Amino acid sequence: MARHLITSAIPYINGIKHLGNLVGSQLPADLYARYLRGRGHEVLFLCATDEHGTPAELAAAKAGKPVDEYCAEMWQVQADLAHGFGLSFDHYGRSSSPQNHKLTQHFAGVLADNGLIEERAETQMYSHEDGRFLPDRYIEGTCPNCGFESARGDQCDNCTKQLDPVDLINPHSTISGSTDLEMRETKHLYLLQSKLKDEIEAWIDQQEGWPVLTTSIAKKWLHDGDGLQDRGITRDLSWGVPVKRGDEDWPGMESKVFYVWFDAPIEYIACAQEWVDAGKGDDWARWWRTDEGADDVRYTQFMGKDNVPFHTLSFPATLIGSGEPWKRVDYLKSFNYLNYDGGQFSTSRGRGVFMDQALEILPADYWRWWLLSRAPETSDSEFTWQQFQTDVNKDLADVLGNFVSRVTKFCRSKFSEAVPAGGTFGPAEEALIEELQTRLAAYEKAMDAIEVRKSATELRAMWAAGNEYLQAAAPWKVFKEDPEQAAAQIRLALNLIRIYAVLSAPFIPNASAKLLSAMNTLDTGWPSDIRDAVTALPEGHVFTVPDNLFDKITDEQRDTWAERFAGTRD
Ligand SMILES: Nc1ncnc2c1ncn2[C@@H]1O[C@H](COP(=O)(O)OP(=O)(O)OP(=O)(O)O)[C@@H](O)[C@H]1O
Ligand SMILES: [Zn+2]
Repeated sequence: MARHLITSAIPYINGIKHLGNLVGSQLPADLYARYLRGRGHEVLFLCATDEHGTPAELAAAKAGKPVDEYCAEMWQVQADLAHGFGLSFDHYGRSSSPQNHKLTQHFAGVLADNGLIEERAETQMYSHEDGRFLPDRYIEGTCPNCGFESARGDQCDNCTKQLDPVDLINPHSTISGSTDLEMRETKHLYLLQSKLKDEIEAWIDQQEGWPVLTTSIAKKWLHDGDGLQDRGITRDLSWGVPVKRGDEDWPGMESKVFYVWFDAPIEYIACAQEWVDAGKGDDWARWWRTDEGADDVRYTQFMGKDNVPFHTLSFPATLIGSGEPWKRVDYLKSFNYLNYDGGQFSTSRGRGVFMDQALEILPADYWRWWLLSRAPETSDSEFTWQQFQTDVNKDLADVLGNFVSRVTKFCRSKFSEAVPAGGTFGPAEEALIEELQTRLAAYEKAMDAIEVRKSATELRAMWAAGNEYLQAAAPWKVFKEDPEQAAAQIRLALNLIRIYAVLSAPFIPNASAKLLSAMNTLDTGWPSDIRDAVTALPEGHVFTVPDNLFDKITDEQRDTWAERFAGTRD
């Protein structure tokens, strides 16, 4: 069995994530991790909070807390919400960890030794009113590339171009709003990405079958204008990884920290070290060092489109430039954006539904199913309450939930709470087994290719096939004439419940666990051979009728929620 390393883009610390963030990174990563574990592969699934940089400082100031305290608290909040959504990380780390400090300083040291870091004197925005230099997000202005008016100092959210604060047109301070800014001289470190351009491009060209979204964004920043640009990797902040050259001080850089986008992806590696240091694993190097076994690892990353440049260009520049045998990503799954009811999700404006609110109103599986089955894969997609209600009621309540309820209740009332004996499978059962076998192959193919929506479609089709069989077989009628035949039909259907539980676990892990427990089985074996799998629960096997799996969303609930989440949260 292969070994799979999976990382999700690490969520930023400055607030609770919205459903767009969730479906653009952590949730599909969890889907894939659960699927691979279900197929018997060894998986290391890592995520962490991304804690450094200006927005963390701004958020802490707003909350009236020291930034380290603020981050520690928000880490706990995010970890609890991740748990609530069933995100099955092997470790949820922190980019502010001592491991990441050390590793980031290590990379800076070797990159400098390899002639890939340069000290440059530059002019930077100084705000008189604020009495400080203004790094990236402390400045907003108009994007020189696309004209977007609220581009940040480090990146334009509209066109994804990586920016430097001095590039902005009509800049102003986001602390005071002041436009009384002056360019002053200061020194910063630059990563000479331009020197690595050919090597990075050759590496990207080797990749097969990456999503077009991924390669097109990478190619764009490799070739647009003068090509891949060198990047400033230090900032004038106090919160972050202090600039050091390995273990050594870096003269002239005493009051600076590394830029958050330099240290954040390094946390993917540091997180594996944290996982070991937390006593959950015993060897991080076999996942990350190709000289220590990581050549056998398949590494998959998940992220929204705005994160693609950093993962296809900047982080690879760090790894390639180090000249050390670090594992690089094998497949980079990127997502478009999920929009909210006619506009964008926005953390800063509090627009949309946030993870804590979602769990207040419905259990995780409702959200997981909807978000994944409508994931913004080939284009942006949109959350509306109407669509959410329609899909949840149809797929989860009418199809899967109804099947389980009818089968188990019928069996209890006509036979007992045990798999009934008697009868044999006929042509209808054979046809269903064959159909499920074909659909299972399609499901596995889509999951292996991380085609999230397609996987959901195939899974839904398997649920529907069971429902249609039941409807046509009509054991409640057959029972009157031929109870033995009805027993065979129900025996098949009860076994389907276990099969559905196993196959659906990556999407709806809580419902899956509930079904397995009702079916009174620990057998989570992947039903590769449907014909075998439909007899896994033998005649006489005792079960219980589960509570209603999914409640339908009423029109009243839909309208109440639509209204409640129409504005912005404070
Ligand atoms: N609307 C969206 N739909 C899908 N993915 C998104 C969306 N917004 C952000 N993402 C992705 O969510 C992941 C986590 O984002 P992060 O915590 O860094 O917040 P962010 O990018 O600052 O978003 P926001 O500004 O909306 O909070 C990233 O991979 C990002 O690309
Ligand atoms: Zn732009």
